[in-house]
Amino acid sequence: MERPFIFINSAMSADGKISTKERKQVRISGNIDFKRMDQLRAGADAIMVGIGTVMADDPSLTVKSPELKKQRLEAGLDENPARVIVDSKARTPVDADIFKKGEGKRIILVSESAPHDKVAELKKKADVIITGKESVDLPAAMGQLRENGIKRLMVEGGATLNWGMISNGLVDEIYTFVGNLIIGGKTAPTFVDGEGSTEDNIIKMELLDAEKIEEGILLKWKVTGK
Ligand SMILES: NC(=O)c1ccc[n+]([C@@H]2O[C@H](COP(=O)([O-])OP(=O)(O)OC[C@H]3O[C@@H](n4cnc5c(N)ncnc54)[C@H](O)[C@@H]3O)[C@@H](O)[C@H]2O)c1
Ligand SMILES: Nc1nc(=O)c(N)c(NC[C@H](O)[C@H](O)[C@H](O)COP(=O)(O)O)[nH]1
Repeated sequence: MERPFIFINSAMSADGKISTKERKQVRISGNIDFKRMDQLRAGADAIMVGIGTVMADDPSLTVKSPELKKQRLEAGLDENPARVIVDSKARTPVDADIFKKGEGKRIILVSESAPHDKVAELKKKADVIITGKESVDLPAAMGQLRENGIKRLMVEGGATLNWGMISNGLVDEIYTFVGNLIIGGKTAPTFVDGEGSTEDNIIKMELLDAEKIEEGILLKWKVTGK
């Protein structure tokens, strides 16, 4: 099945963490990198995060720049890309910022194990796509997003979803901003958590670019596979 072009954009500490051991958000990007993220969002058809990120950060995933929103409206688009949550058990809070802030489509990906009453609640605020038995069937879900007209999908994490997407061969490019800080902590989320590879299925990449931005470095990778 056809799928969108999919890239991950994330920020991590110099020791590879994306938040603290309490899963508290850390401002890793500087202003210039946040502006770059905003431009990537504005150029995407959809932005996707896992439910763990929604529960930890309550992100709005909206485009911030008025100029970029204006350009989207002038191109006949919603001011914000579609916002997609990967949420097997339909745990997304109905008062989440993703529903409260900004215009645009919301899509919740749930699995067949999601409680029917929760799904019915979310259907009042979003389009709900049901795939997979216990957890969302990511390849099938990506095919359905493509059928919904999403050609360019930006994934913003978190750690577990990044593993789910990469290990299913669903990621074309990865942009990581490596910030000038150390978070540490054995249990702090890293850029990619999940089950992890064994020595014979390590995911290989090609370096596309490395650019110093303020006190950090932006690395751009093309995922070439196992
Ligand atoms: N620094 C950054 O750029 C950045 C970006 C996003 C999130 N974060 C941080 O990451 C943390 C959240 O990461 P996380 O790993 O806890 O949660 P996550 O956001 O990766 O969500 C994972 C959840 O998605 C759901 N899911 C459903 N189907 C799935 C599948 N097939 N594969 C994988 N997941 C599936 C599951 O419920 C799973 O627990 C937070 O602390 C947040 O602050 C940091
Ligand atoms: N690129 C990036 N740099 C960071 O320093 C950081 N902490 C995040 N974190 C991931 C996630 O993108 C944030 O939780 C949202 O960016 C919250 O902001 P919004 O309400 O979505 O604008 N992302």
